[in-house]
Amino acid sequence: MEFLPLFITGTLVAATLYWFLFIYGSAERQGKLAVNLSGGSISSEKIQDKYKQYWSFFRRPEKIETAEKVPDFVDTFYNLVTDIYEWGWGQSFHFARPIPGKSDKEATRLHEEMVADLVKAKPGDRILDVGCGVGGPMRSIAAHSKANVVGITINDYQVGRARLHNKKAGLDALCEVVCGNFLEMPFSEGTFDGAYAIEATCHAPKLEDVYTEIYRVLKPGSLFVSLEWVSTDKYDTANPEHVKIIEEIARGNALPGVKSYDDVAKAAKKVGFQVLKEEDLAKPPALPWWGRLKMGRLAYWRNHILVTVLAAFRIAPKGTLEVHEMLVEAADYLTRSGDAGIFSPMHLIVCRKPESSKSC
Ligand SMILES: C=C(CC[C@@H](C)[C@H]1CC[C@H]2C3=CC[C@H]4[C@H](C)[C@@H](O)CC[C@]4(C)[C@H]3CC[C@]12C)C(C)C
Ligand SMILES: C[S@@+](CC[C@H](N)C(=O)[O-])C[C@H]1O[C@@H](n2cnc3c(N)ncnc32)[C@H](O)[C@@H]1O
Repeated sequence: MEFLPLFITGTLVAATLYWFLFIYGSAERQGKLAVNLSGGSISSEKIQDKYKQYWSFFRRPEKIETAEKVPDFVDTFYNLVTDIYEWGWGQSFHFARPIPGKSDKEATRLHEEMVADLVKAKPGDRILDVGCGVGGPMRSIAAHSKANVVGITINDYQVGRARLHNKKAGLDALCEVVCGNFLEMPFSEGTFDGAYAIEATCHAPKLEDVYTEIYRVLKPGSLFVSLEWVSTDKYDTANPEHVKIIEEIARGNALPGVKSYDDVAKAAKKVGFQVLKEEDLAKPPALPWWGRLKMGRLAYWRNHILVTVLAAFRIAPKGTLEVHEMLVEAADYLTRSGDAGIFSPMHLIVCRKPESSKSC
């Protein structure tokens, strides 16, 4: 009795679960599946502890006596979030200005191609990607310009993911990935024809330090393009709500403090760059970069339920749920910063290393 309705309901539930777990992949519909979420290079049983260490360290990142520990904690952060980012966002770990009539994926690719054009990457060039993540931008830029791109990331789990994606995309002849600290790069002086950083140098305790390294490895006359995370001129340090939003952005994204928009050119000039262009790409008439986060709210709750179920069955390692919760919060503070106009993740700077490095 009542067998048919029961059978249909059961089949529907099973099919939905199967779709959720095995078919619903990343935003780019490839790569990560929910059942494969891991803690990067951290073993499953240590994820929860590592997350707690990360969280207490970044409570007051700017107060720490020494900035030396920052790269290690940034590395831990990316072990914790890389799979979730790939699964829920795609292979490019940055924002892009929405373009009417284009998908998020297309807008992201065009944003990356804009960087390739600004750095004037051309076939045969050797271009540096500072903080390359799992290589989404590197692949777009290599495919668009036919330049050789060398990416550096502090996180060895990302190195493995990036190499795998490069091979799958048939771009491994043009794209190389190195594990290392961008504050002490394992490259010789004057060996790159150009360099770019997409939403990555915000992890450096001092912008001058990473810019100094980039300046060192560039050939004289070559260009450096960066998209920086900054607080804008609307940020009011006397407004507690503003301060809270900016502090929480730092905490949920492994930043040793958020730089101000006017720190960027100052730091570039200080290390010897000529600043050719500076513009906040988030300013109107650009459509809100945080729109994708807002639209995704429903998806985050669906993802959260899925992660809860996977963690309960120990398919996702213990601690994954806390990390996901942190990201839900991070998305909320980023959205609030966008609505308030106090923060931009795409403050563009285009610099040149002078032909002769004589200082004036
Ligand atoms: C440049 C950086 C990263 C920027 C963005 C790529 C990420 C910032 C916040 C991230 C996310 C927030 C919510 C997650 C959601 C809860 C989950 O279900 C799926 C993944 C998210 C959408 C995730 C994706 C990446 C971000 C948008 C920083 C670190 C300097
Ligand atoms: C938000 S991700 C952006 C990745 C990539 N640019 C993209 O847009 O997809 C920031 C990247 O910077 C890297 N990073 C942060 N601090 C670093 C450091 N000290 N040395 C090298 N890489 C670093 C992280 O490992 C990560 O790959």
